[in-house]
Amino acid sequence: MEVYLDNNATTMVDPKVFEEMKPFFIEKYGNPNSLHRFGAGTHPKMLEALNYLYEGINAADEDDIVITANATESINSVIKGIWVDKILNGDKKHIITSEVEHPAVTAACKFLESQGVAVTYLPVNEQGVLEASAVKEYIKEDTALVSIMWANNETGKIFPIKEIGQICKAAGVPFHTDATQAIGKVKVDVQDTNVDYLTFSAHKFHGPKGVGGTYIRKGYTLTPLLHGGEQMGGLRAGTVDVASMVGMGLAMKLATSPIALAHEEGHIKRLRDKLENAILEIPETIVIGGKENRTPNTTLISIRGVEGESMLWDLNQNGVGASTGSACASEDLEANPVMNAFGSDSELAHTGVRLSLSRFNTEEQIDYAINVIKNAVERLRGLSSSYAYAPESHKSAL
Ligand SMILES: Cc1ncc(COP(=O)(O)O)c(CN[C@@H](CS)C(=O)O)c1O
Repeated sequence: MEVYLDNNATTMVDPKVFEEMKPFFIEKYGNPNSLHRFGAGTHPKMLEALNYLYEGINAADEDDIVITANATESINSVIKGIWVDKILNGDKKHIITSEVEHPAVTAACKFLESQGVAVTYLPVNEQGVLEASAVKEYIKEDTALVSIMWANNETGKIFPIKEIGQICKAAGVPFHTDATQAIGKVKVDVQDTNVDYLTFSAHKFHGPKGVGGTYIRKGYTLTPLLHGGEQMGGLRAGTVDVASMVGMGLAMKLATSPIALAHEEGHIKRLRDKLENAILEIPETIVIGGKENRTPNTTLISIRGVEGESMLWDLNQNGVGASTGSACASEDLEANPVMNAFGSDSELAHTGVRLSLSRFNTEEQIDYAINVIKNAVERLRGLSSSYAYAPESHKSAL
């Protein structure tokens, strides 16, 4: 049996989405910017997709949604656009973000630091969540942007976006949230949360890889990251990947409907809890950050005495796909930075296993995965020359 439990890394394209995309490769293949029928033939479905995207995050008609290649491009377009507009060509000097953002945010902020921008990386508490009050404490007259993720990709922890949005609005500071791990898992509403910029990737909610979006509230501008043609009203040059845009639109509609979100909170959460609680029956296992206030599909579990990479190999040999943390950090054997941010010691920061479910996982698959994981832990602990059962040490070290 094969069981895919790495949906926070990427998801399978929903077959309905795939069907929706097909005509735009060999039938409606015109360039949407061409005036002839071959180009104009793409417009109805592109407009429909755009409407689905607006509905999915409750964007107002007068707001903008720019189609990009992925969340990484969208995040860079916001952070570097603010840099150009508010810092290079304005009187601002400072950006606020958190210690547990995705590398797309952190690396873009590190680049700005190399250009002389002051960046505050707010710490998280032992539950891995940032206190909204910390944003208020660090906002200054010269703060150009606050960028805080909606949900963490490794722990699933949900951040206080509504409160942070209120603080930023009161201070007159633009607020960006990286909603890549929130869309399709929890309700994302830009009107209710005072978000000014929001970024996402279709392949996180059963759309195709290689397409994403940037939400820009009316009245907020961004100097484009990419210059060239007049696509997206000049906000993002380059011929639009029509098939992927159409796929992303339908994926957004399917993933954010009230029924879909209820299914996440009900069935998916129940399967995640079943998987998690079965693993926690194994001695010296801990949910990193605790169980509260998480996306319903994610668990990051530390299994003392079991190196994360060894665990992944064992799982993979038995048909189970998982990760030790974000896929983009999976190549290096560094300790998990998110676990480090929680203050876990270096030994434990190598023991995390991330399991992330989707609507395509079944109860039978979860039962199989539980069995495979329990057998892997027993085998790997038996092979370990350094592991000795010491239950008290595990709890205190996280
Ligand atoms: C919160 C968050 N923000 C941005 C990205 C980047 O998405 P792209 O489509 O790769 O550009 C991701 C993708 N995180 C994957 C791959 S590193 C993970 O395994 O956790 C994310 O989780």
